[in-house]
Amino acid sequence: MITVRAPATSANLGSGFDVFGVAFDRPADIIRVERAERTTIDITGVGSQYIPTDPEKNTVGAVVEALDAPAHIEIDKGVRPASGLGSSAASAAGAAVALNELYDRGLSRAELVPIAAEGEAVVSGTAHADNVAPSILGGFTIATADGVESVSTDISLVACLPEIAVSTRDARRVVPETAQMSEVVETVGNAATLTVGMCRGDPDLVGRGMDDPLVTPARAELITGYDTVREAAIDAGATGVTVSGAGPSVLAVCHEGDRRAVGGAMLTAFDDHEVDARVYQTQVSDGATIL
Ligand SMILES: Nc1ncnc2c1ncn2[C@@H]1O[C@H](COP(=O)(O)OP(=O)(O)OP(=O)(O)O)[C@@H](O)[C@H]1O
Ligand SMILES: N[C@@H](CCO)C(=O)O
Repeated sequence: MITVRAPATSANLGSGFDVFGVAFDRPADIIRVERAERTTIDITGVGSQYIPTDPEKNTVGAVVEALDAPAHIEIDKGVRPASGLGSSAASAAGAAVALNELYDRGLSRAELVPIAAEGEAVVSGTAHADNVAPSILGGFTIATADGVESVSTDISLVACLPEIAVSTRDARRVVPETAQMSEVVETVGNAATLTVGMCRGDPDLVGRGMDDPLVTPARAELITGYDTVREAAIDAGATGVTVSGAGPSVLAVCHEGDRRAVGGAMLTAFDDHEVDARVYQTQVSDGATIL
């Protein structure tokens, strides 16, 4: 049996829609795999009642197919589904790393990224790799059609997860199909600024580079209280705030010493809108680990 811990992630970071991602140190999914004649899936943990065990419908099933690695797979969910914290991706990433080891396939971590991304196509219709890349490789990742880059960095994060469900499939329907050139220019500038900030470990630059006029405004409307939560986080010291992945989680970047205040302010702001929420004070961290 092989056991892997695959962390939650946040994709997009505002200006890097479908490209940027970061790994968290927690929460995480634990994936256990054992060789079997045919694939079966058991799921426990947070939100497990909402996740299909049919391999055709679970993200890990597509990974089994791609690696030709039938197995009995136990998924202990630490990352709530439909959270914007890469829940579906954590399972797919963990399964890719675990099955590669179990069947001795010899693929590199970077080679496992497009394989795990096949799992994302099962749930959202698109094989976007911006959550599976950081969950497998760790750090800040840039996933494009040509490959994936990963940078280790020391950036503090606060993710606030409200008791609202937003599915990636639904949130992709509100993404505009066209953009003004001025918005594209602004987004490219911000994405470049954010990348430099990650490479320098500079939370001010990362925060400045998170603004995005293209996708985030439409997504924010799916999250009750988003504008108030964003403002409260900035007032408490966040250097940048955006929708985490497809939402509903809200991601803030800040200096390490401000995490507690930022998290508290976000919780209070959601509470003002009568929305229960929980907060993860975290930082950009390592990817999947074989236990
Ligand atoms: N192994 C799995 N873990 C979690 N969700 C899964 C899994 N397999 C299938 N699903 C389905 O995927 C959906 C959740 O994925 P979705 O992409 O909407 O949320 P998320 O992964 O938390 O968000 P995001 O990608 O925005 O960070 C649910 O409908 C769930 O039933
Ligand atoms: N890039 C994806 C991440 C969520 O899975 C999106 O925003 O739709």
